[in-house]
Formats: sequence, structure tokens, C-alpha cells
Amino acid sequence: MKIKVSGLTKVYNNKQVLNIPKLEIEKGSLLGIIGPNGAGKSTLVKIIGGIETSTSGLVLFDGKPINSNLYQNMTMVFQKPYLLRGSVFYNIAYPLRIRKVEEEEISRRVEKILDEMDLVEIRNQKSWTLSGGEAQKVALARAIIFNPSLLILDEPTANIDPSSIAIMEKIIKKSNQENGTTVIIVTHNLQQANRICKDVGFMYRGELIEIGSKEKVIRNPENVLTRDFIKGEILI
Ligand SMILES: Nc1ncnc2c1ncn2[C@@H]1O[C@H](COP(=O)(O)OP(=O)(O)OP(=O)(O)O)[C@@H](O)[C@H]1O
Repeated sequence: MKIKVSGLTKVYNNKQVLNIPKLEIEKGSLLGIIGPNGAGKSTLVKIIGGIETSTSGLVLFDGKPINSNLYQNMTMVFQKPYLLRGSVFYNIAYPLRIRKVEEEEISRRVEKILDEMDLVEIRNQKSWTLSGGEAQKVALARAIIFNPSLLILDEPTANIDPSSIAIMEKIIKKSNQENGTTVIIVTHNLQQANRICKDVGFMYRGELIEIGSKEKVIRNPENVLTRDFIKGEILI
């Protein structure tokens, strides 16, 4: 799914927190959004994901404004996972059930992702008994299972142990490479952006300061604000 953002602004309590005149995210992108606390990263992805309204501006998906068909093809995962009551298997199968996929196919796909994400042992555990990290992995599995056209991740691996981070990063990359899923990931972890993203955008005080290949933005930034942020020297 290609995304085109134009003239996007967001004002909260008379304070402008977002001002993005233009942003184009090509189909099959794996874009990391970095920037200090309060830069507007979550606000931007929530507006793109359709769960927050903009004050002005337009977001187009493959040239069209959001509609229910497009909405069915996108999904978001947040730092705090939201799971349905029921088992791990039930949660991961849910997006396929509501899309009327046959039970045999559901079983096959859920078993595969349980195995890939090292969740086999907890497949029957109720969602409310999971640890934070386990719940986060289940939320990602549930998001990826239906091969979305757009996957938006807002700090999906904060508070996750290194081996689970590696599993999550692998499945995010795979979804992008094998299914052509467009991925936008907000992360505070520059190493993570460097490991998995193709492109990176740096936000500061509601603006997209610099965007381009990760080689350019992380390793050789043009803008002095980006450079300072990367060096850990930015003043908020
Ligand atoms: N519902 C809201 N009401 C008022 N202000 C808000 C609301 N949501 C966000 N803001 C403000 O908008 C600005 C951008 O917030 P946002 O969460 O998008 O930043 P962020 O870059 O994701 O930050 P962080 O890295 O801390 O998660 C902040 O100043 C925040 O206080």
C-alpha cells in the first residue's frame, strides 16, 4: 500500500504538535520514524492508521482516502498490547476468522506463526495471564497473520528481552520482504532502526526534518538536528 500525506497538521489545546507538508511512503517500504519524546511520532502514525483525526490535511492510500475496505487491510501494534479475552491461539486466529478463512487454513497459518515466534508452549494460555513481552509477541503475530498491506508499529519492542526482539524483528522483516507489506515503525532504538529499516525519517517538534535511506539518515545525516539526535545530544 502506498501512502501519500499532504498538508497534515494536528493541534492539541492550541498547540501545534504536527506539521507535515508532504510525505510519500512507497508500497513495500520499511520506514523507521525516530525522534525525541514529544516530537509527534505517535500522533503521525495514529493519524495514518486512522485512529486519530488530523486538524487539517489529507492521507491517501493507493490514491484513495480511507474506506472500510482499505481499513481491513491495515493494522497497528502499540507498546501496550491490546488482546481479546481468550487463548493465545484464539487471539492470533481472530483476524482470519472474521475474514472467513477456512478453519483448516486458519490452523495451518496459526501453527506456523506460533512456531516462528516461539509461542508454541503458551498457545493455550489465556491472554490475561501472559507476561508483557509474551502479550506483545502475540499482538504482533495477530497483526501479521492476515498479511496486511500496511503494518504500523509504535514502539513494539520496548520492554522486550533481546531474544524476543530478534524474533519480532525477523518476522517484521519477513512480512515486508515476502508479502510486500508496507511497514512503518516508530522506535527509540537507533540500532533497531539500523537493523531492520530500509528508510528512516527523523522528526523534531512536529516536523519531519529529514527522511531517506537508513545509510544516509543514521550514518550520514545532512541536517544538524538529525546529527545531534543521533549523537544523543539533542535538546528537547
Ligand atoms: N491527546 C492529547 N492531548 C493533548 N496533547 C497531546 C495528546 N496526544 C499527544 N499530545 C502532545 O502532542 C505532542 C506529540 O506527542 P506524540 O505522542 O505524538 O510524540 P512522540 O514523538 O510519539 O513522543 P514519545 O517518543 O514520547 O512517545 C506532545 O507534546 C504531546 O504532549
